[in-house]
Amino acid sequence: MNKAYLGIGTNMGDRLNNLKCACEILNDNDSITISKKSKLYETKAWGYTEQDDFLNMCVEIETTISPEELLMVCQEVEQKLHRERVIRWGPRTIDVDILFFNDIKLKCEDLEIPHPRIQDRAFVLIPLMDLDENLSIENKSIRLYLENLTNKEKSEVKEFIIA
Ligand SMILES: Nc1ncnc2c1ncn2[C@@H]1O[C@H](COP(=O)(O)OP(=O)(O)OP(=O)(O)O)[C@@H](O)[C@H]1O
Ligand SMILES: Nc1nc2c(c(=O)[nH]1)N=C(CO)CN2
Repeated sequence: MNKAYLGIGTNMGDRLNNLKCACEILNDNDSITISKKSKLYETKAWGYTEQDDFLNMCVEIETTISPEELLMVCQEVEQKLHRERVIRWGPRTIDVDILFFNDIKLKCEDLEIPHPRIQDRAFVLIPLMDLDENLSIENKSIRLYLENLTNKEKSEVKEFIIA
């Protein structure tokens, strides 16, 4: 059994429902079980900042499929929720990224694991810490990467409490 971590983000439409649907589609796949969910976070847009706030979360999954097959499942979730690619890092109904897959390191045209921008993104590091503080990249823990971000970057990620 493989263990992987996924980052999920949305800033268009009914964001809460988008996260719920994405988790349901993943769990409905016979080869995937969500074993842990992070808290939800409302986050300022990173990269391309002229867009609405995101809701972000991370999930831990157990899966029998390969990283390449998992990428296809992530893209299926995006298609089912009508994700359109318009602007790089722009608005989207859903984005599902593979953050970690076991301890593997992989870099090919379509897939890089660990995801290459985890270190720079408080909206990924903070929910990942909910799942496993001991995750690391190149022998450096995600806690240390998070400590290296500025207070402003960290303050742009706030727990989202469902009313
Ligand atoms: N670990 C990964 N998880 C998901 N997609 C990946 C990964 N590594 C490479 N990719 C590739 O990245 C391509 C672009 O993905 P996407 O449009 O979701 O990027 P993005 O979410 O806008 O930006 P970012 O990659 O910085 O999160 C995908 O088609 C996929 O082939
Ligand atoms: N806050 C936040 N900003 C982003 C996000 C995201 O999920 N959350 N996703 C992006 C593309 O991967 C670009 N910017």
